[in-house]
Amino acid sequence: MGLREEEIVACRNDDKREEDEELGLALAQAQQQQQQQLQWFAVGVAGSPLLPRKLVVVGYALTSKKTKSFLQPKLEGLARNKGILFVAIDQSKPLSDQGPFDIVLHKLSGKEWRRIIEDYRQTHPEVTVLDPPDAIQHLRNRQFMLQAVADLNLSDSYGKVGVPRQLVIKRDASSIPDAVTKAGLTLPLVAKPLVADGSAKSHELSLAYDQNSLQKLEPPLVLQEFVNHGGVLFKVYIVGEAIKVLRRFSLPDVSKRELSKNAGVYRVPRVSCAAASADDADLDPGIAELPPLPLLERLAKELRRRLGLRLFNLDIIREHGSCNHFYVIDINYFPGYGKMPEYEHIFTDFLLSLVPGRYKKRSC
Ligand SMILES: Nc1ncnc2c1ncn2[C@@H]1O[C@H](COP(=O)(O)OP(=O)(O)OP(=O)(O)O)[C@@H](O)[C@H]1O
Ligand SMILES: O=P(O)(O)O[C@H]1[C@H](OP(=O)(O)O)[C@@H](OP(=O)(O)O)[C@@H](O)[C@@H](O)[C@@H]1OP(=O)(O)O
Ligand SMILES: [Mg+2]
Ligand SMILES: [Mg+2]
Repeated sequence: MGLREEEIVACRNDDKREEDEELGLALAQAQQQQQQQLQWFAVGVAGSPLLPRKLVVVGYALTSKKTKSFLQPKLEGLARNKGILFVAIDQSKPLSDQGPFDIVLHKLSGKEWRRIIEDYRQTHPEVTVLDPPDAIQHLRNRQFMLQAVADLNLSDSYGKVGVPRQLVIKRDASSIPDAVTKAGLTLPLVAKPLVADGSAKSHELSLAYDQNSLQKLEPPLVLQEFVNHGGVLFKVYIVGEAIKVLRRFSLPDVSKRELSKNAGVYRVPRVSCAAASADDADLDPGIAELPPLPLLERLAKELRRRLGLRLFNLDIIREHGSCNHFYVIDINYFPGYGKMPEYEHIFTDFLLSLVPGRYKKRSC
């Protein structure tokens, strides 16, 4: 390890005999060493000598909120130890002038960013861009978001996975009651903004209890049948091949009696923001038991392929009283991984898996 600049200065104060020229030389050497460490660092592999290994450079383009929640010190620290360096992408400069990157992580909205990142993907096939902008865009419209799950029609001995019945209303709120009757949807209905672009508005959901109140809703939106699920939701986080499931509190069931008593439209509080883990609560096992892992593994594997994404999560609910009949109600690109215990291990392993063959024998 080379001396750091302050250490060299400290040496100078301690030992007055040191010549200024010598100090300058040492400083230059230390700086050169530091620069080299940016490219290569040595790692000890059990039972083998230290091998030089090239750093994996990950460029990231994230909002400041996301940077704070994702790039926590524990992730950066572990990444550094594993030879991964996170570098912020400067959006005011051309992407090609930055890096070179091995991997680019991004979650930004807007047409211009989509164009930039797609261009970069085309011109830099050697870089893994997580994930393709078109695949991310697909999730930003609730009309199409769950289509892959519906097409999959997954059902095996572990359970069944579907999506709630839904209807898209593009305009004209006065037509909603008729459209709902025609489609045969059952009340209550969850009204979700059609576009899920990450804006606060795109997370403003309401619950409509009666036919008449449906006219109060503001299109464009998706109307989804509300599925009673005992107030517990499963967040299934996917990072490449890895899966982690967390239990969260969700909306309580709506009984037939309540439905007939409480006509109106009610705002739904945001579950992700509350982030109330239901892990330690004393819950009915029929409600709280995690979905069977083999079922989730099959679902995740298929969705990775069908959606063309490696970083996403699924909100899954179990129909109350059913025997493992699940519904996927939401899919989010690059969700809040910071809430996932051990995410730093899962994420760094995933990043390393994208750049195989990084161990190299020293040639001299
Ligand atoms: N069809 C449904 N049946 C029952 N509950 C639902 C349904 N759809 C949504 N919910 C409830 O409303 C919450 C918010 O819905 P959804 O996850 O679709 O919104 P979102 O704004 O995309 O959420 P996120 O913050 O996870 O992106 C869910 O977590 C769940 O508690
Ligand atoms: O910020 P949080 O940690 O709550 O993460 C949420 C994330 O916000 P962020 O991407 O701005 O961080 C949301 O993204 P947008 O839909 O708003 O784009 C969405 O993915 C939520 O589902 C995530 O919550 P989770 O599903 O993990 O509970
Ligand atoms: Mg959700
Ligand atoms: Mg969502």
